[in-house]
Amino acid sequence: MVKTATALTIAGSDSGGGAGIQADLKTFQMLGVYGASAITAVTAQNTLGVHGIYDIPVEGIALQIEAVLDDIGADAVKTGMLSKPEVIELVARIAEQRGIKRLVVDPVMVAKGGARLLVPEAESALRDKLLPLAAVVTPNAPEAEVLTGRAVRSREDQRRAARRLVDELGAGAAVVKGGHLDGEPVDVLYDGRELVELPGERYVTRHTHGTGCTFSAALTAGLAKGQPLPEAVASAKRFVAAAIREELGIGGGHGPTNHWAGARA
Ligand SMILES: Nc1ncnc2c1ncn2[C@@H]1O[C@H](COP(=O)(O)OP(=O)(O)O)[C@@H](O)[C@H]1O
Ligand SMILES: Cc1ncc(COP(=O)(O)OP(=O)(O)O)c(N)n1
Repeated sequence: MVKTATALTIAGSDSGGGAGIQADLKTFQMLGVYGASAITAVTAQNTLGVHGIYDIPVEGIALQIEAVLDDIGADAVKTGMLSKPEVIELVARIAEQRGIKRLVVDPVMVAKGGARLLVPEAESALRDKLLPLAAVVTPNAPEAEVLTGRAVRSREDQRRAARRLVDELGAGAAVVKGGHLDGEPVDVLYDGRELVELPGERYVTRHTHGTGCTFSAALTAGLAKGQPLPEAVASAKRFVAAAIREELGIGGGHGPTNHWAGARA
């Protein structure tokens, strides 16, 4: 029997299916990785925005994570929407106790429509408790600004933020994504030794809901399959680019990306 790679996502549910747990599981599946999940919050969400957020009790989140790890295991783990400090502390505690090495932290803070998915009081917990345990952290430009306390408006700012996230804040590696900056969406990877820039073409589309979740899930899938970090990051970039390029046209607002197209890339 061939061993199937497994991945666990600890994140929020998006009823619209474009971001959060749903985007993560679709991406894992498309990349041949068995996906399991621990839901931190249920959002009532569609392509037009977030209409409600219902947090899962911390004990319920802990039980989900333990249930998955005790039986199925996880070759890699990723985090998405963690909502509040207690959830971040829980995930950090379990990651430490279990010695989780391939931990991808997508520091989700705000949804495209502006809804907060992480309370501001949780930002320091994310930076101080979870970041040092991350094999790789994947902020967009505004998230990198919050975590580093410095403006991220240019390629040079992306490079500086990536270095700070690793050298000063303790992440194993960082990918500072360029989707929110003007021009080509270049992502900057720093692994503590070298800076690598991943170029990309910008597609003009409103269907970009869940791009960050999809990118970090593809990266997690690559690590779960044993790919070295630079290769997993490059594959994730190809996956999300294709998923944005071949839009599905679903919903009246920011529609989901196309995970089938991602897999074909
Ligand atoms: N319009 C676009 N065209 C092509 N790639 C994009 C576009 N927008 C974002 N990306 C890519 O999608 C991924 C997610 O980026 P970003 O939008 O910065 O993150 P987030 O979804 O977390 O806000 C990155 O690899 C980024 O370069
Ligand atoms: C439940 C949930 N989790 C995360 C997000 C944000 O996802 P992201 O990939 O950053 O995409 P956008 O919100 O920017 O489209 C979410 N919306 N919901």
